[in-house]
Amino acid sequence: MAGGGGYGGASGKVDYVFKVVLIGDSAVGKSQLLARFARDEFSLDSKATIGVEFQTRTLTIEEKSVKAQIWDTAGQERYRAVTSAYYRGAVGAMLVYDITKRETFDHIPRWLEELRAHADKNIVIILIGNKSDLEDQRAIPTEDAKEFAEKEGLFFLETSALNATNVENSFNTLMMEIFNTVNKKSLSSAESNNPGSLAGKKIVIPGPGQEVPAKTSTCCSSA
Ligand SMILES: Nc1nc2c(ncn2[C@@H]2O[C@H](COP(=O)(O)OP(=O)(O)OP(=O)(O)O)[C@@H](O)[C@H]2O)c(=O)[nH]1
Repeated sequence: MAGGGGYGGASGKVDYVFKVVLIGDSAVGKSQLLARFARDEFSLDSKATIGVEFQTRTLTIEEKSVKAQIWDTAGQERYRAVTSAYYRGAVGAMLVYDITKRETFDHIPRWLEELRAHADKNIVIILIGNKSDLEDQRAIPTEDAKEFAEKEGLFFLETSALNATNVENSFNTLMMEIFNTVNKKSLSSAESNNPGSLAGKKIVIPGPGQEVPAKTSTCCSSA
């Protein structure tokens, strides 16, 4: 199962390093999702990202030490880093919109197009509807996003970086699926110093109260 390695990062041997990119419009909550996952922190007066940042957290999956290296860039075009460099080597992507802002969902096909143009064709993608704590301001019905995700073959979850709902679950879903994909050897760009086959290993299913991703999969676990 995927388990936390502590927010400070585990020391010692790392079996895999998986680069994951966060994309989506400005202010959808990409940086705060990362802060919640990497440090269990949240800030309401988060500044727009300028350039690129990354943070890491080490998880244990099937007794392997797996480092998630999560990259975050600006949603605003003028602050963005060079696109091809950002996507280079990425094995997972979180495509984020804000459930209270219709245009952030309407722009998802554009982000997906950019992702598919620049990233590895086997990159694992999860669609994230963030700010689920703002239910009274919801503009995008869950069903609409779920339908879109199914059509495009993406995993899907709604999260709240503010109250931490589904944040662990989404990163774990992504990491677990990358792990499975890498072990099927269909994802070439992940770093690994021990790519031995783990076929047949047990995959842990989501715990009670956690949504199941739209895409059918053998995936996921919670920390
Ligand atoms: N209510 C609520 N607010 C959130 C949530 N996640 C982020 N925010 C707030 O939304 C604003 C934007 O969050 P960021 O994480 O900076 O957004 P971003 O997508 O990284 O923005 P860029 O860096 O411009 O691309 C901040 O005021 C956050 O505090 C959430 O889950 N719920």
